[in-house]
Amino acid sequence: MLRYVTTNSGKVREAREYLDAVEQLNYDYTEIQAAELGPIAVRGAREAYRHAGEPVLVDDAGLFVEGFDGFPGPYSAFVEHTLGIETVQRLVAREIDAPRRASFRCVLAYCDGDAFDASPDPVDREDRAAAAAVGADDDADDADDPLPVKLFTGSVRGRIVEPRGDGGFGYDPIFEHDGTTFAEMSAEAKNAVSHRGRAFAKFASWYQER
Ligand SMILES: O=c1[nH]c(=O)c2ncn([C@@H]3O[C@H](COP(=O)(O)OP(=O)(O)OP(=O)(O)O)[C@@H](O)[C@H]3O)c2[nH]1
Repeated sequence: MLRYVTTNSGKVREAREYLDAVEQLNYDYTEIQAAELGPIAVRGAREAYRHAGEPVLVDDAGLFVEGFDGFPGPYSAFVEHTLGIETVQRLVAREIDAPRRASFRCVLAYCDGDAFDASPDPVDREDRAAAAAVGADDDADDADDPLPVKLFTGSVRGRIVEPRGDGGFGYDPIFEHDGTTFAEMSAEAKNAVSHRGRAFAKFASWYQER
C-alpha cells in the first residue's frame, strides 16, 4: 500500500488520476523553513515513513512569482491561508508589470525504507538537479540521515491574472496557462499540463516498473 501523505484533499483528487492504489494519510509532517521545495519534501518523507512504517509519498508544492523572486514559493500554503489569493493577485497587479509571470512547482518524495537501484533510472535532468540541490542544501542535522528518498519534480509556467473559474484548489483561479486559468480547466486538463501532473506521470511510470 502506498500512502500519499497530505492534509490537502485537492492534491489527493489529482493524484488519484495517476495511481488508483494511492491512499491518503492525513499526517501533518514537520515542514522546515527552506528556500527550495526539495529539502522540505525529503525531510517530510523521512518523518512520514518513520511514522507510518510503510511506503510513503510526500508532495511539496508552491507558486513562484517571478517578479517577487519566487515568493510565496515554499510559503504558498501559509500565504494562501493568511492573505488569500485575491490579495496576492492584487499585490502582483500593483507591483509587477504585465505579463506577471509565475510558475507552479511540485516535488514528490518517495521513501519505502530501501535503497534505490541506480539503473535503469528513468529520472530526468530536472529530478537529478533537485536531488543534487537537496544534498547541497541539507543542514547538518539531516545530512547524516541514511534513509534513502527518491525525488520526482514537475513545473508549469503561467501568469497571474484576476480570478476566473471555480475548479481546482488554492491559487488555481489566478494562475493562467495558455489563456485558461487552472480553475477553468477540468481535472484531466489541469493534470495534463500541471506541475503535479508532470511529477506524478514520472513517478507513476517509475513506480509501476520498479
Ligand atoms: O492553485 C493551486 N494549484 C495547485 O495545483 C497547487 N499546488 C500547490 N498549491 C499551493 O501551494 C500550497 C502547497 O503547500 P504544501 O505543499 O505545503 O501543501 P499543503 O500545506 O496544502 O498540504 P500538505 O500536503 O503539506 O499536507 C497549497 O496549499 C496551495 O496554496 C497549489 N495551488
